[in-house]
Amino acid sequence: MTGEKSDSATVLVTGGAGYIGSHAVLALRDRGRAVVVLDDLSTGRRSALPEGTVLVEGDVGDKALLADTFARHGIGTVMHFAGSIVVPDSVERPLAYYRNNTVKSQALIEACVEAGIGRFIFSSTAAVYGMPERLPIDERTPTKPINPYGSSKLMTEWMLRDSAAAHPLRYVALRYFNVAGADPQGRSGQVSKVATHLIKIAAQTVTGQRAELQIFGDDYDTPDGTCVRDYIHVSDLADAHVAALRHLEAGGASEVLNCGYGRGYSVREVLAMVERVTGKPLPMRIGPRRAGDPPALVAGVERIGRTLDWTPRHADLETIVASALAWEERLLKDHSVRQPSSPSR
Ligand SMILES: NC(=O)c1ccc[n+]([C@@H]2O[C@H](COP(=O)([O-])OP(=O)(O)OC[C@H]3O[C@@H](n4cnc5c(N)ncnc54)[C@H](O)[C@@H]3O)[C@@H](O)[C@H]2O)c1
Ligand SMILES: O=c1ccn([C@@H]2O[C@H](COP(=O)(O)OP(=O)(O)O[C@H]3O[C@H](CO)[C@@H](O)[C@H](O)[C@H]3O)[C@@H](O)[C@H]2O)c(=O)[nH]1
Repeated sequence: MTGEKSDSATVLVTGGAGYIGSHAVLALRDRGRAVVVLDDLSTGRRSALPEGTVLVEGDVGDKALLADTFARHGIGTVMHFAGSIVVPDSVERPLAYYRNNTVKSQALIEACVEAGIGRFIFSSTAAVYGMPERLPIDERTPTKPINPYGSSKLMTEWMLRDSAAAHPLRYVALRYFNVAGADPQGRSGQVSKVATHLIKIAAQTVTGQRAELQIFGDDYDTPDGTCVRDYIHVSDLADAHVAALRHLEAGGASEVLNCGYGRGYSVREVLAMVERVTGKPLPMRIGPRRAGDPPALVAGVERIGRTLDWTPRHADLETIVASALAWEERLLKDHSVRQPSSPSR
């Protein structure tokens, strides 16, 4: 491809100081790949990065900074994780989400096109599907997001699709289902100021940071009445990014791929697993439904299976839950992993 950087070039990981991005940094570095992280540390932490990782502290929408970073570090591929991720927050502050997720992604894609960077891997989400009627959800399912977060991500997918048609740019958009768990070696995990994800909240309850957990509705049309989700271990997801990188480096075509295991667990099943792993009852009660929750989301995984050389290594709920609990305990004991991201925040 005209102007495309060579295969061994450095990978720029935007949002690399965050939960999923930091696991991608680990996966890349474990394979000897050169990595540079661009992060504004708004929700990320410097301490999430392995020692020696180059961190450019700044905004992913800053085109001058991007051009300088691309040139200075010989960037050949961008993995774009930076963004705002809280669905209810996106309903209250839609324009902030369109700015941080869509407008800034536009600047990043444009900077890539201008610099001749021909490979782009994007963190998309199952939220682009909205409330699908049929399971499993394959990539041909109509995209009908029901909140600004999902719309902000879908628009970035469209920008990538149209840019790839017009410019020497190839991309993989990975639509993540429910990401959970932590690095098996305990090097990173989820740190949230305000946790919203089920397994994170369960881990906080187990460690006594919350008195109890609420199940948001048990009257759904699902086998046990609680919502069903496809939970994917964050380290497997990170490996999927490495596989997507290899796919693009080998000359592979642009793709939109679901990332999940194709297997759903109900909220009750997840909580039963937490109790099994800890050997203790988990204080919980049934609460009302949470607005906007689809009853069931399970990924169709045929396409990722045939497109990428990706074999999940942690595809069972017990491993996911146990790693999340181990990380939560480490967070409580070891102040250094919680250190504030920068003195000004
Ligand atoms: N966590 C999930 O379940 C989930 C599901 C689907 C998709 N995703 C997507 O995965 C990506 C990573 O999510 P996460 O869970 O790791 O969230 P996170 O908040 O831990 O990570 C986001 C990172 O991006 C950085 N960031 C945010 N805005 C920035 C900006 N303008 N400039 C530079 N850096 C910026 C933050 O400081 C943080 O380090 C997001 O794009 C999210 O939409 C996450
Ligand atoms: O305290 C809690 C928290 C969650 N839940 C339920 O647990 C399930 C999973 O919820 P959560 O962990 O918040 O994830 P989702 O709402 O399914 O959303 C995640 O997964 C989606 C893809 O499936 C992504 O699009 C989103 O970005 C990501 O946050 C849902 O049924 C929730 O109602 C509870 O019952 N109690």
